[in-house]
Amino acid sequence: MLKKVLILTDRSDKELKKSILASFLAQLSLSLPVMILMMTFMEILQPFWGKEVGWWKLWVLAFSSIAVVALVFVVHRYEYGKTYVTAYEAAEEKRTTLAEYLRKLPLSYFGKKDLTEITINMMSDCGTIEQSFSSIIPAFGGTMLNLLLTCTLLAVFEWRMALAIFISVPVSFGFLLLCRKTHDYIGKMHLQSKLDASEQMQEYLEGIKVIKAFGLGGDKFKSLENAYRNLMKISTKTETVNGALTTVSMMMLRFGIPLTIFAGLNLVVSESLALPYFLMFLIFSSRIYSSLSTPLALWRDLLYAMLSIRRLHSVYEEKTMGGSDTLTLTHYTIELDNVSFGYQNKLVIKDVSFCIPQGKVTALVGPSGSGKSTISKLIARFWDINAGSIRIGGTDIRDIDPEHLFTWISFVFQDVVLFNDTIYNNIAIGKAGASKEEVEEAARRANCHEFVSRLPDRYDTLVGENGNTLSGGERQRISIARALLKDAPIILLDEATASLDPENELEIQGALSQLIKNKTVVVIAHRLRTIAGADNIVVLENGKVVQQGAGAELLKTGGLYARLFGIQQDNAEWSLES
Ligand SMILES: Nc1ncnc2c1ncn2[C@@H]1O[C@H](COP(=O)(O)OP(=O)(O)OP(=O)(O)O)[C@@H](O)[C@H]1O
Repeated sequence: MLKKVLILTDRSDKELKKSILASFLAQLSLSLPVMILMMTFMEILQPFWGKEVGWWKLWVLAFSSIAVVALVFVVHRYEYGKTYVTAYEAAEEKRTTLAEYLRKLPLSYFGKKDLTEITINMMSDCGTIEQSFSSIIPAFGGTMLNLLLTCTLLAVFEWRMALAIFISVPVSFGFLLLCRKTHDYIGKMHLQSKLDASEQMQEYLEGIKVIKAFGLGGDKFKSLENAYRNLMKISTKTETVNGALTTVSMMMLRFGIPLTIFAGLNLVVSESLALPYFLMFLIFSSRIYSSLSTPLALWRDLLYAMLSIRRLHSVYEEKTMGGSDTLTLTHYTIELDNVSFGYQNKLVIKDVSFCIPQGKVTALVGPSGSGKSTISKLIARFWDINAGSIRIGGTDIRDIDPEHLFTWISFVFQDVVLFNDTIYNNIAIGKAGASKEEVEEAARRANCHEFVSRLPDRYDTLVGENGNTLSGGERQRISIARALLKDAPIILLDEATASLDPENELEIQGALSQLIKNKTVVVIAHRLRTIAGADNIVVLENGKVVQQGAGAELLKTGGLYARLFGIQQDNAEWSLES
């Protein structure tokens, strides 16, 4: 049951049950001093039954109390270790399995959710799991088990008194169960407002350059302030509502006290219960009610934690991209057959068919927004297409696991992604287990070695977050070095030289020529002279192929390619005038 509700693995389920047991034992151990106290009390009251006080018994009880203190310490130490270790292990397990799952999701998922939400899922929701596994669930479960035991023992002794004490328990919990929808509603609102505030903060920090440049400090700060004010209001509301519901349920619970007194007095008067036992029941009932306050207060934390857990697991409703990770290919010709694809509901690639022969350079050209980058990403299976098929070496790429597919593809984008690591490690990503010589050789061929040698820590220089300590051209050259090192049979170049100055571009083009030798290449470049020598040029307009052929041929036949070429020739004459 726990496993299903909390969506646990077999291991976490087992560990959580052990934590609950540890908490149960810890609480049970706390009953021992009360029992010793009760026994002492009964012994002192012996003259009431006309018997003598057994002093030797009192001595035994006094020594037992020392042993009980030691036992309480040992059991609590065990409980502490068990619950916290389980909590941190469960959170670590959730975080890593989630990160792995996210890696296998299609990119469309990241289009629907923003990074802040995913980060919150990973950190905050997993943090809630930590907290619920360490403090909420074991304490709740342990207390409930303890109460069940106490109730059974009391019922065996005097069922009418046990009934009087415990009858208010299902009433107060029943009330909380009835209010579950209110708890969930307000809890969801609270989680959403926390998410909104975090998103506002993220946007504020990410856009700080634009905010400064355009003097948006006032407006943007106001939205941030509003998000935090809203969070404050909803937090207050959440506490007020939850506090009120818990208080009402506690009042219902405490209604058991007068009921116990009333039932007890009746039994004493009718001589069904001796007065000392009645007093003993009264002491027990006050202890039971104070320990029941804990699960009542924990109930709302438990419901809140369940909301977080459910939000975390909503990620798993998204299907990962399947495919074999053992397939081999005999050639690398890429065929697009009647391919259609849309982001959400907007169709951007419409019934496109063309072939990218192995060992040849195929260029994709067309106006901005015509779908060039989308096609290159579809070949790398960043998304699955809506209709048609894309085949590499005759195999539909939907039959190939995306990570396996990527072993045959090197992608060089205009927007380079570098990790906050050393230059060496950023290049070495290209090939697992690459030697130092191989990394440096790739850097030399990509024209990186010279600028890296000038850095104080050379290849050990940290590049900062997304390489922000490097220029655009330097970042691009590192990404080309990575691709050179990977030496994949298929190369996708999306505006790979766009951020380079003319001098660098010339050198990089030399390196790219080496990179693409005998490879199946798809190249996207706005500067048409860059792709003039391509074996085949596919011209796209509004998501459709409108022309294809060699550059010279397309210039002769006229049409969109010749028009774009003409515009670029005219633009070459353009200069900034005041
Ligand atoms: N992640 C996305 N979500 C929604 N729409 C997108 C996304 N990426 C691109 N688009 C839309 O798809 C269409 C094709 O975009 P794509 O980037 O493939 O064009 P492109 O020809 O490469 O453009 P450019 O030359 O400007 O880079 C555009 O209308 C664009 O707005």
